[in-house]
Amino acid sequence: MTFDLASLGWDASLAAAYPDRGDELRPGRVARADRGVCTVLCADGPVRASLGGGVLIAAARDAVNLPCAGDWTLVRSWPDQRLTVEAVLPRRTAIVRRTADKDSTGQVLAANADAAAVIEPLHPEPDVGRIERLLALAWESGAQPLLVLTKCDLVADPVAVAAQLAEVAPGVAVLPVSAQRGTGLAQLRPWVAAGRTLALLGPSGAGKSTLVNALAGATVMTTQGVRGVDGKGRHTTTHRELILIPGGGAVLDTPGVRAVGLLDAAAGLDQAFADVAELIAACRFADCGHRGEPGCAVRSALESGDLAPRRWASWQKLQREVAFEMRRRDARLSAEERQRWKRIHKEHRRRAGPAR
Ligand SMILES: Nc1nc2c(ncn2[C@@H]2O[C@H](COP(=O)(O)OP(=O)(O)OP(=O)(O)O)[C@@H](O)[C@H]2O)c(=O)[nH]1
Ligand SMILES: [Zn+2]
Repeated sequence: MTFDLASLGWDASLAAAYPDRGDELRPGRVARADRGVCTVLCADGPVRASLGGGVLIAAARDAVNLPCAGDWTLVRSWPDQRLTVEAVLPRRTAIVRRTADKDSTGQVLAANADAAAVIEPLHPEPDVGRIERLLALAWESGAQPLLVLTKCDLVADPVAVAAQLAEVAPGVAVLPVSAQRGTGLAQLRPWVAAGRTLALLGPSGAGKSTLVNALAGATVMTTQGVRGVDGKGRHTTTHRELILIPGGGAVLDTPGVRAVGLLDAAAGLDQAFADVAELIAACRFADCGHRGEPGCAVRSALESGDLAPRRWASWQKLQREVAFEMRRRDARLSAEERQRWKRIHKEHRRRAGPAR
């Protein structure tokens, strides 16, 4: 099996920056990253490669440097047949969530997606707070955010629900789909055209695998329903994967994440809440606390009903979360810096000669 790297998104600027040096160091895109081993799609087929020294050093410094699904990498072939990922090329976009660790570190869920679709089922009741949070993450990634409402065959008036939800997704295309009936899929097609990559971001059970299968026109992902049948119970997708769309580009499926923590997503948050950000900018005082100051645009929008109290509360919550994470990260960075200086001073004293 060979791969047309161009349909996977390898373009002229990447080719110019990283010319193919034959077998010695070849480009490839990560389809799946496991602990220390990646499946990389190279022009002449998929390979399993372990991590090279440089990549390991970068990853020890910060886990976000670990290769992840969607990354473009350079793979080296060694004389003894070993294959290693020697470099992770700079990401054009990255969906980064906060890990469960105490210190504010990030985990890349998907790299180099052109569009990031937030996947939310219309049934059961869509979770507006989750949509807002995931949209902030999608905006922050640098990819074009989309809101895909799945299972629209299960509600009476999907168009009306979509119109309601569009209010919490300013500037974002809202696409109701039913993978089961095949409706709405045409609107997603341009995002998986050759050379393009669509990332899916949503909770487990939202219908991501079913959607991927519908887009691919084949069963390329195991869905919950199918797994239920073979008696293994309600297992879910735990790995991320880059799935090729025949005749088109690719889909990046992220694991069904129950809770996605935001990291330093201040810019993404402002874009996801462009309506709120605009009001805040219109307050008379630049440092308005929106607690009854004269000329507060937020207060008057809340009073007139232009801004829903739920949305304002949601923005405040996410804002606090991001501010907290940024403070924590800054504290960690300055602690690291202090440690570094301690080491330098110690080394300096040691070199300055014996103290006796
Ligand atoms: N009625 C209806 N059911 C759907 C549709 N899409 C998915 N489902 C069902 O929803 C359930 C979950 O779908 P999956 O595709 O496995 O969900 P997922 O998001 O991939 O879940 P994880 O693998 O856990 O990440 C399955 O039972 C599907 O049959 C749809 O368009 N309509
Ligand atoms: Zn104000």
